[in-house]
Amino acid sequence: MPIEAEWWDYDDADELADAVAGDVGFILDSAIDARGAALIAVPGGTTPVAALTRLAGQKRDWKRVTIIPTDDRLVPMGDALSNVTMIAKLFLSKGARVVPLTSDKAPDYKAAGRSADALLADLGWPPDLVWLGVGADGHTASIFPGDDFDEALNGPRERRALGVRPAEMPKEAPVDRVTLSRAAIVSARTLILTITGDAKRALVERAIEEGAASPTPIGRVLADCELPVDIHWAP
Ligand SMILES: O=C1O[C@H](COP(=O)(O)O)[C@@H](O)[C@H](O)[C@H]1O
Repeated sequence: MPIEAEWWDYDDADELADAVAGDVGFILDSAIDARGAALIAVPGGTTPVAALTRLAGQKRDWKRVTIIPTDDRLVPMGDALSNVTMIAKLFLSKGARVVPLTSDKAPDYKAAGRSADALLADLGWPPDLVWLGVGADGHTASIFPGDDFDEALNGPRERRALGVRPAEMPKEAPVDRVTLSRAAIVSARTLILTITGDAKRALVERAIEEGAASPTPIGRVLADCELPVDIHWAP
């Protein structure tokens, strides 16, 4: 089945951030209207920070909103690499519930993944939105080539999270990870991607062409997606 993707191109990162914050705000408000609560998964790293900051500035009953990271780096809370720390700084003061995928009690990355999976079992699934980023190496959430790649892509459909050790550690955050599984990602009611720069655009366009045969995590995830995906891009 071909991947159904719609590209939204912006002049710059500010314009992208405004548009994405508007779209995500609409998804939150629609979910609250329909079900009284909203659950969204948002990416970490640097690309989403401007849009998340604008989103946090919007007025709504944030107590009805639960936010999880799509993935996290196994570092202590408060560390500059911690995705949940960035999200918590923006949304906890608004009243949203921010659920971390990491736990400093887990003895290793596999155990961290199991404990995240158990935690997510208590949330009202599916998420109203999974918002993904893409790394320069083609990883998405924290799905990376390596010993855990097959489990992340093809593990039991009810497994929502797992621990990952990238075969090649990304230089910007060379640590073990916890990530949503492909099954958890594609179960979302809405899926969006935000990327910047020509190199990531070319990478995602190639991954879409390759489809299920793509060697990249982003290609493999999109290939399993039954919903159309909105891809927001700025230079
Ligand atoms: O390590 C990660 O990287 C990706 C991409 O981040 P970016 O800084 O290049 O935008 C991100 O989507 C993921 O959540 C994060 O843990």
